[in-house]
Amino acid sequence: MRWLSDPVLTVEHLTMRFDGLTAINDLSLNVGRGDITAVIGPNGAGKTTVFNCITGFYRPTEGMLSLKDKTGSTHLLERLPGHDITWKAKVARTFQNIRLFSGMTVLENLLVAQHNNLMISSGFSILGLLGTRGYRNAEKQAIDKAMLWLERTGLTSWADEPAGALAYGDQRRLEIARAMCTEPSLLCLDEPAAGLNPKESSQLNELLLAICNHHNTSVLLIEHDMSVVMQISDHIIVLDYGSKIADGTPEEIKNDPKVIAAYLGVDDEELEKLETEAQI
Ligand SMILES: Nc1ncnc2c1ncn2[C@@H]1O[C@H](COP(=O)(O)OP(=O)(O)OP(=O)(O)O)[C@@H](O)[C@H]1O
Repeated sequence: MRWLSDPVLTVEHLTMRFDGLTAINDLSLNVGRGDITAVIGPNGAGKTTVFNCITGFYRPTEGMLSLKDKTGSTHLLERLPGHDITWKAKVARTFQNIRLFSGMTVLENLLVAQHNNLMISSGFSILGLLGTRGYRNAEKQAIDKAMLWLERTGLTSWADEPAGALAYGDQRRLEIARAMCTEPSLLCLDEPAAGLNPKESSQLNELLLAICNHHNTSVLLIEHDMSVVMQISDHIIVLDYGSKIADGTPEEIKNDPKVIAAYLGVDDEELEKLETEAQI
């Protein structure tokens, strides 16, 4: 259980309030290094809000989120501006709705993701951009990395096509390739399997397993597709009404009466019955 012995992300007592509404209530969780961790729960449970707090889109009302990166440095995410969460803490994300630069080519989308590294190599100067060796090397490295991720995602033949011309499932994989070009410690994916057909869904599973096993990146995903969640997750966290109601391996979660009750929307009496049945 790497989420206990070697967490890449530790969330402690996270609370997020919007005016009168408490979307997340005193939530604590760990994400294991090298694990695929799924956050599941009924609609409105607070999953996206947790992602938004981790990735700097929301500033939490209370709580601490610490990320230990690949070099062993710890970053307190709730104190960092959003761009430092990406560039210093190395947290990357994708969104529920695809957000690519649809008019740019597939390759350009992957190069834009590495813009910061290229600017650093240019010394932030026109002369640097025009041709120092350092900049040319950085540019070559950026193209090599982009080509590597095009290959890993099966998109090499689409490199020069506009991103907007790709089929939906290919655009989803391109988003992941783009995020991976930033070499994240933690990759947060918001419903990556939404709208995919079974073949695309199984390609996605393979891609996510390869990312964890070969690229030193931990994956945190929100997903409604239980076939994806149960097949590839090492660890599942279940939210309901902004609180954690269960946390464990897929096997543990599958048989947890509180989880079944949250999904079925049963009342307390029915929950007691489910708990008794689970103990038999
Ligand atoms: N910016 C916001 N302002 C006000 N309320 C918000 C905001 N963002 C989220 N909420 C509320 O917080 C609660 C949790 O929403 P959230 O989107 O995190 O749930 P979710 O589990 O991701 O749901 P879904 O599975 O439907 O995407 C909801 O009641 C939602 O209306």
